Amino acid sequence: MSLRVLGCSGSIAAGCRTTSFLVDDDILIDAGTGVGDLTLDELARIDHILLSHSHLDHVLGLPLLADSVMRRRAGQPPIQVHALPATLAVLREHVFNNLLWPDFTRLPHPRHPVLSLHEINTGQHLRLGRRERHIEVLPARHSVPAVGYGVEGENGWWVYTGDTGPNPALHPLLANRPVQHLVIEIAFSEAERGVAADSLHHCPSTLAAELAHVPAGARVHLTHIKPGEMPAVLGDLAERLPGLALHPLTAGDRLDWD
Ligand SMILES: Nc1ncnc2c1ncn2[C@@H]1O[C@@H]2COP(=O)(O)O[C@H]2[C@H]1O
Repeated sequence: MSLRVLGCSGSIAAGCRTTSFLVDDDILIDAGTGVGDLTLDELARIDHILLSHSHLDHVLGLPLLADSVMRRRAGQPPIQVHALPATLAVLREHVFNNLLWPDFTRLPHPRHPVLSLHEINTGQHLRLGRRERHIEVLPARHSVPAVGYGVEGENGWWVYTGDTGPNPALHPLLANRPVQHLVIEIAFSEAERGVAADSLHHCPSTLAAELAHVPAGARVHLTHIKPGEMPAVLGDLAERLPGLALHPLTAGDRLDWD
């Protein structure tokens, strides 16, 4: 199984794309600005989009993607957008409201729209995509309702925490499965631990505590670091976790696992 990192930054700047991961070629996990680096053909192959939460840096690409692929996908089923009920409510009310953006859940035709919205809930197991990937909806603790996702390969899981602060509900779920790749968020350096606590993100001290619950053998990837904060975050982490191999993701990375 292969996964492309389209975006993994906590916000934008030149060279920084916000969160989006492409599983195989037809399942998108989050729809941040990284989506804009896909070709039109690649965009049109996406059949499912899983959103972790409603924040702009994770959904910004969705309304634009819908407009871009509408012609190419004529005659195909709608792209299924899967998210918590609260996330879908935000999309309906604040994005696809014919004010901020046209309602692509009814366009180009109400009976043949380019997008359809589907409720999911924490703990749910899905089978999605041409390869019927097994995907689990994982708990997350953020400033708005949020989830993470796990995708099962033949010999192990890719787990994405979503945006989250300390999240004890995830610990037993990590312990109970072979995790090959853990993509864990960290947004701020230790100097901004107050903002991290207020906005329910990790900073180095909370991440270090969280990593104590990661199963041995999992390769740990860092995501969602705010632009310009990489040196401070990595420096703080090296002090707290000397010798531990942590891999900051970069847009364009490819993770392969079985
Ligand atoms: N209390 C706060 N103080 C400063 N910045 C904040 C605060 N709450 C949220 N933010 C910022 O707003 C951003 C919204 O998206 P994120 O949760 O990724 O990251 C958040 C922070 O960067």
